[in-house]
Amino acid sequence: MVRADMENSSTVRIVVALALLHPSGQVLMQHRPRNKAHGGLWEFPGGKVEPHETCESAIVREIDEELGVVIEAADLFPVSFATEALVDNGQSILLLLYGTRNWQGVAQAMEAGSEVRWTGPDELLQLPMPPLDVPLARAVIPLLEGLAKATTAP
Ligand SMILES: Nc1nc2c([nH]c(=O)n2[C@@H]2O[C@H](COP(=O)(O)OP(=O)(O)OP(=O)(O)O)[C@@H](O)[C@H]2O)c(=O)[nH]1
Repeated sequence: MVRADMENSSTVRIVVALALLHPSGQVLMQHRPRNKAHGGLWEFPGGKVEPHETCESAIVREIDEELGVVIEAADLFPVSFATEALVDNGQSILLLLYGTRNWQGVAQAMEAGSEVRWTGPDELLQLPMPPLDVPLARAVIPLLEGLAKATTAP
């Protein structure tokens, strides 16, 4: 039986992540440092929304910190979301994936032990990634295919 106090103790941790979409039809993926949760896996750059932040201001901050590039909140659009229950502590993660086609600067891995790579639609699902990211990656593939088609169209 689920007790009311247990139900009330559950919390949802919001994580925001970004599909940075290159006009050639590639998305930037980030390799997580091995000493962190999901270390060694590929994921969309981003992180936790801190208290008093909006989701949009959190993703703008995280992308500056992690990739050294500037994005505008007004350019962001929703791509998909995924949820995961963390059974050990009663918490769950709500991962919101945004997309943008616009940024300023050259994206690079700013964190020690991290790396980034531009990835096309054929390679994306080959990368080892956290379980939450698999449905999100599937939602990104048609966007990449659409961009690649637009680039090669006469
Ligand atoms: N950024 C990001 N986190 C993800 C993805 N998929 C996924 O399961 N997560 C998980 O969501 C959580 C986000 O935490 P984080 O460590 O990136 O956040 P942060 O940068 O704000 O935290 P920090 O201060 O510990 O570095 C991690 O447990 C991470 O493994 C994803 O695509 N992007």
